[in-house]
Amino acid sequence: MDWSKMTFFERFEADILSGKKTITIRDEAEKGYVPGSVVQVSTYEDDRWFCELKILSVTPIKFSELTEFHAEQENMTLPQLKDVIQEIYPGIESLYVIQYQLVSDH
Ligand SMILES: CC(=O)Nc1ccn([C@@H]2O[C@H](CO)[C@@H](O)[C@H]2O)c(=O)n1
Repeated sequence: MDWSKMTFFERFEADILSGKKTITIRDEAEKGYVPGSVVQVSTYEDDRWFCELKILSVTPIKFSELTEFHAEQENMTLPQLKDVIQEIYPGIESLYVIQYQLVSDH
């Protein structure tokens, strides 16, 4: 795993660049991002670079503990966020909230 790179589904690019989406929620496989480090961000679909993000924190969270506050930071409602996560990580209870800040974009 290259911890200086992160991918997002293309449909979230605009929300990340506008600062409306300030966290991502990932599974065990992505818990190794280092707070304080800067990662190169590209689209999952075609590996197109679109910005740099500074990792602020990586915090364990159970799927069942997700709240409106997490949803707000994803620019979604809580039911929408739960649907998205169930789609990407079906049946996974142990997740990680990765908080980030936009450093630079194109
Ligand atoms: C492409 C890839 O490798 N994996 C993921 C995994 C998650 N996410 C987004 O994080 C939030 C909560 O999971 C939601 O906004 C998700 O859509 C993403 O964009 N890409």
